[in-house]
Amino acid sequence: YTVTINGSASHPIPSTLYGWMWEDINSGDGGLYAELLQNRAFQQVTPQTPGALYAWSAVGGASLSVVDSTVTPSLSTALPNSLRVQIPPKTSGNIGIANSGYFGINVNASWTYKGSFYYKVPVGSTVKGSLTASLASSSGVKLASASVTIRSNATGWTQVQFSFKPKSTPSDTNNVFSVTVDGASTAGQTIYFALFSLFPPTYKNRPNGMRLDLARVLADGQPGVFRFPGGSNLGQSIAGRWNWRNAVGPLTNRPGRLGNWGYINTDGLGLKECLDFAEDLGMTSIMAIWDGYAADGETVPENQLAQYIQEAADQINFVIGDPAKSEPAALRASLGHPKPYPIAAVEVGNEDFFASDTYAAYRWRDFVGNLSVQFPNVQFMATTWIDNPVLNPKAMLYDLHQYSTPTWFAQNSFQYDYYPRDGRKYFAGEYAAISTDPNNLFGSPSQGRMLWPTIEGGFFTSFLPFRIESQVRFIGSVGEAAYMTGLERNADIVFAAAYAPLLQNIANYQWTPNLIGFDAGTVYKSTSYYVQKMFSLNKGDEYLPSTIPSQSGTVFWSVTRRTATKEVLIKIANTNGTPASLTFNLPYATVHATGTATVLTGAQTAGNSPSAPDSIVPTTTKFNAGKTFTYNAAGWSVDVLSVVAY
Ligand SMILES: [NH3+][C@H]1C[C@H](O)[C@@H](O)[C@@H]1CO
Repeated sequence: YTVTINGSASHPIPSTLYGWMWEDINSGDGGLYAELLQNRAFQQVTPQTPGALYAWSAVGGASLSVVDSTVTPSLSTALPNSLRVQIPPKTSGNIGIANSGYFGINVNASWTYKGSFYYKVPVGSTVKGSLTASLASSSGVKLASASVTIRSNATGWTQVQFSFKPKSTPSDTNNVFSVTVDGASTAGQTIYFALFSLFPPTYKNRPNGMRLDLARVLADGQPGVFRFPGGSNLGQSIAGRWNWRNAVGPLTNRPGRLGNWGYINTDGLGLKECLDFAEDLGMTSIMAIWDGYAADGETVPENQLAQYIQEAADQINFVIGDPAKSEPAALRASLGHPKPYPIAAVEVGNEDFFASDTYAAYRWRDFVGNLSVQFPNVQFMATTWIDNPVLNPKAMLYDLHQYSTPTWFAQNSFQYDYYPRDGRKYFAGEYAAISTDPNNLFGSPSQGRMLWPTIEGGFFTSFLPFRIESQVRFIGSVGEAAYMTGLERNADIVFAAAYAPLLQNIANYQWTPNLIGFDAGTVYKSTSYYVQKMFSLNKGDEYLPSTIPSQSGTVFWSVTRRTATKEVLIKIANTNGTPASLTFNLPYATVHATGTATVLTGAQTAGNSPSAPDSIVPTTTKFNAGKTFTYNAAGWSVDVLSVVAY
């Protein structure tokens, strides 16, 4: 291959080109959100049922029941449920409750944990002794504890706050948190509890913040854009929609809701937590508003839409409004952020091509028609197919989702080359090589669905109870890289892009493949994560036209420039097993003799998985550069070359 590079840039590379999309799809509660206790406030459960106690168990024979305000006054309107603990008569030893966390609790002796819970006792209680919060290993080794004296006159909700540092770091995450009392001094008594919480240190020490290791992996990708809070998780039903008012302020104001992915969202990772995280990572936000259509098919009729348009206006005002003029903006200021947050676009719904008739007939029109008057500087993004239907007001931004086969990505890196240059811009808001069966992309693993991204192929059978050797597959980390060279070539109209979904709790997940896996104690970076990181760290700030790759070929490249460092950045995706020799002609008088290559490559069925998390990681090597140089790209490889030239 001979690639001649043009020295004058055709278009800028927007800082927002690469970034993360996040929705709670096995990824917020128990994942990026650092709260360690699952079902911490018994949100959205049915009182007096065993299911209401998920993640909790009795210690020492206590009898437990989740109760609501019909039994005892609630902690708050948003949190109507509490936990009734009845201590058996004539008992002794530790009695109380234990929480198993989100499939484990990561206990680290170098961390100080901060916890809290509420308790109260019935009038006339004669409880004595201490309330002890502790962490213990599954074998019962006590790792940390903190005690307070229980007060028999605490007949109203009383918050206990504590912190502790574990004495040691256990070898695994099978640990439990418990709150116990001394059986002898509380025998036959009843104690109520509500809203437990236990946090490890968080990213940038933000209260109610993000899990350190996951946040750092996301920060390492130097993302420029952050899409939240969905994705499908915007709402399974009208009543269960994502509602910003229920996701800001004190946890006692957050009722939680049944998310789209089959579990209850605490909404502890809420609107301000997302905006603060975006700010911490230098990301501009693409924020979704719920647009009157729920995944269960419920659609708000036009004559009832006003309250939801107002809700969206308030949500936008929370983000960018003037505290002196808007109550939601004043609320933002009161929560510690008087300045507006940066926002790239407000996305109207998610994948609304499922209900594009009402989207076009009135939902897009009424939401954007009203909101664009209130917020003339906000760009609204459509989530239907381009011009199908035609939208009024005209949509200038579209969020396009691409789930397909690895070969599709390699063969469609020219997708945006053919889009009209008419002022409209595109967000490749979700994309991933997801299956090898183009006719059944969302099927099961036995039908071709990928469990884990890999360089080229192979399910991560470590997830499966059986080996499926025959399922050697061509997956797309390299295909995705080929596609991304097209995003850079077309960054004059593609202003942002994100792989999806972002995070996967490997102990309990609803979708595969995902970019980054995790369990209670470890983060697993896929080969697709490394591709995202290699491209994002080397996106440069302007695109240099060069010899166009063959659209039907197997080797793809893009050339950008980082003007501040005078680096030419060449990205190569070799989407088959045959090594490729590329000769580059640079248009600069001075070109350093040596360049740096970051290479991700692996054998046909290699990849990363929890059992082999670092099988394939990027390696950095030097290569001989110069005005003209030849570089050999290994088979199945993504190569990012950097050379200073001017
Ligand atoms: N169904 C996919 C498309 C939707 O927008 C996301 O919630 C899902 C996974 O990323």
